[in-house]
Amino acid sequence: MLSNLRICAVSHQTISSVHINNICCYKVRASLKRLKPHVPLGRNYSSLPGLIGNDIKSLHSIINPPIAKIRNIGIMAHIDAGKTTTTERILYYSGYTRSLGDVDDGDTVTDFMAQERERGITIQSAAVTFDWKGYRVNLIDTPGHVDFTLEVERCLRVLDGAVAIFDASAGVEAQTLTVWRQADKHNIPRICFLNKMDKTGASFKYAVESIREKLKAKPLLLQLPIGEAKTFKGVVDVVTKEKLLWNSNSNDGKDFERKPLLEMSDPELLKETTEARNALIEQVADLDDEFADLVIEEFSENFDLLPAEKLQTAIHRVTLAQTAVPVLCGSALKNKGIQPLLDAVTVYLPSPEERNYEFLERISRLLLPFADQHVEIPSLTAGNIALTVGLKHTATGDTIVSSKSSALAAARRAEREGEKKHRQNNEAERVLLAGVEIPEPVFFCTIEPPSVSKQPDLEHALKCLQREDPSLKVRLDPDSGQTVLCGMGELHIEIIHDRIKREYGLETYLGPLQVAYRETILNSVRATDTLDRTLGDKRHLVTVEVEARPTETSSVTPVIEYAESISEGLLKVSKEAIESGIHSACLQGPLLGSPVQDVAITLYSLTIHPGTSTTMISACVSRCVQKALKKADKQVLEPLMNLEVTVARDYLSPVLADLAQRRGNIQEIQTRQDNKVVIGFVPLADIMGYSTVLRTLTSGSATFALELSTYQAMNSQDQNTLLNRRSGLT
Ligand SMILES: Nc1nc2c(ncn2[C@@H]2O[C@H](COP(=O)(O)OP(=O)(O)OP(=O)(O)O)[C@@H](O)[C@H]2O)c(=O)[nH]1
Repeated sequence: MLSNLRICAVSHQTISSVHINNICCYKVRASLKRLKPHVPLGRNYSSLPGLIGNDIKSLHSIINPPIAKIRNIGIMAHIDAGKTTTTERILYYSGYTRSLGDVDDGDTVTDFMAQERERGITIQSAAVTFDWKGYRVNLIDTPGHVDFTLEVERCLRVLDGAVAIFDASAGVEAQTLTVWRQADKHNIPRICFLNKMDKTGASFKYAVESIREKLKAKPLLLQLPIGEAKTFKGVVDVVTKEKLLWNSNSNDGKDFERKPLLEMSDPELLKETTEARNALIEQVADLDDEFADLVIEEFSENFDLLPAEKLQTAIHRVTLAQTAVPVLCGSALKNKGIQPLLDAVTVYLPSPEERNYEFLERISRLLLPFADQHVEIPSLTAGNIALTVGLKHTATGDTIVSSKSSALAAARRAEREGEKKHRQNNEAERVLLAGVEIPEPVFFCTIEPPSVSKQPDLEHALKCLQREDPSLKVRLDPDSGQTVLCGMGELHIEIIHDRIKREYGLETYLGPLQVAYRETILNSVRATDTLDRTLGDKRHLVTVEVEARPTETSSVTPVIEYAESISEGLLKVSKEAIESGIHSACLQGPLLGSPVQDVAITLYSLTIHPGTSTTMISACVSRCVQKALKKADKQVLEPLMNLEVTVARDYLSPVLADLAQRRGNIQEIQTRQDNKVVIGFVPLADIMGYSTVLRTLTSGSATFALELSTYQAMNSQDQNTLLNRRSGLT
């Protein structure tokens, strides 16, 4: 810690800043040993990075750099592409860690949850803040596993740019497509980093082609690799025509050599680079009129004379407009190509002011994130990312504004702008952040506390976890009274279970994992019901007639209609109760107690005895709808998953044979380098526990990605087997 003496030596105002940074130093140092403090702990105060002598203002600039020098970026990719390894290198080269963390050793900064370190995967997005060449970079490392898609989406909303990381031997993989689409939805400018260039089978050309073909993006090749796979040793900067070589004897890749390409020493590479640069200039000129004018007017005779900065500025504009994506390459594991990637983040990705968000928060307590460490800060300027605590009614997906009036002003502006339908770059879209799409849970299981007295603790833990992760759903089984967890996948539920134990100190018991089926009806049916009950001296009497019919909405929210004979006056007093009754009936279908999908309910008649409570109206409507659903021909719907398995050629046959037994429907088998990629559909019920099976079948060499495609009707044989199993007949 900084000594008292030193704190006394600065002015009162500075004490608070210094004090804040001191706490930061202390906390960071105490628990994240490899992290260098924001303000070093050494005796020489004038040597603090970012501080010039004892300049008080510079402390402020450490916390609040100018907005043009801020980059809020995310890292996104398919599972195992190397996000965490790349982040570790970034933190090391930017000077914020003292040694290189390794996912395989379980000591990375951003994978700080115990489960992440144990499993070597990223689950929660970790935020880290560091400086690079005078820029403040707030970086979020997002999970690649499909169970945690929501986590990725909620980060994307606050980002101004993203680095998409690819495994250069695999190119675009299933989850990359998902996150790419999410980034499209939130209009996030991107740069691509082709990682693992050192890996056997790495191919720059193949990966670039897959970006072009699968992501339908226009790659701008800003670098060319020098060597590939085992021979990979550096990159050529196409913009500046320089070669960047990493010393093979260096342990950490910190030092590398940057030299202009010369005709004498590298004639071939120079020729190749000049061609790539000319192609790049033409490509950018096609996408950016301002740059096209410059090239035509001043440099059409000789592209070599075009200064690198002019080209960089144009690439920045094109990246911001998202008409193309810069592509770089390297190997995070072998410490090559990370420093130029950081340069590219500062040069090509936008600052927050270029992204035009208009809200800023005003919250009493602000914290700067540093993975699992938080540093309290007094204030923050526009465009930074920070944490706040104690928000009781805010959940993931909400947009917070500083006052009611600014919310109203934004809504009015959104409305006005909404009217100008054909205007491009709709202001409304920029003002209001898009909401997050919460995926439907496909698995559920019961969860029980160790004793009844711990039930309130379990409820509290689940409430907190749900606010953090809306893709986790919790409900009460009305028949058994048990708490039911609904999640995105086996791993998701397992992690929640683990977190309840570690973070809330509760040892809970999970029931068997079950697939979340749905039900539907196949024909229209009518039903009537009467509820007649006297409570105390009050008679509650309701008679209802409803029709249930199938629709094609693909939704579990029923369509509700009213026959003309139902009077408006009656609806005015009872509509809410009627609809709540219909909704609750459709949540529990007659076959399996699963939600009923694709159904419309029409209320044909309703008579209510005066004095009947709304609860009784609701109960009668619900019972009547259930009666109708029961009478109809019914069908179970099961989740059908998109499956992509990447497997070495030698193991293709056993994988296909196994999938055939799992009711798998193979659509396509692609060749990706030495691997085969099997693409198809498979019912979720048949793919449970697949990771273990696949590992055994392929000696651990295959990977797979699963994503919900749709709910499909089960054939009658499978349906009967399922129903018999559920009713304990088999
Ligand atoms: N050969 C090679 N392997 C790499 C490289 N970068 C990462 N890896 C390895 O790839 C595996 C996955 O790396 P991670 O950094 O955990 O990947 P991730 O994308 O963060 O994974 P998730 O967090 O699970 O999505 C680890 O075994 C790394 O050692 C690289 O540049 N070359």
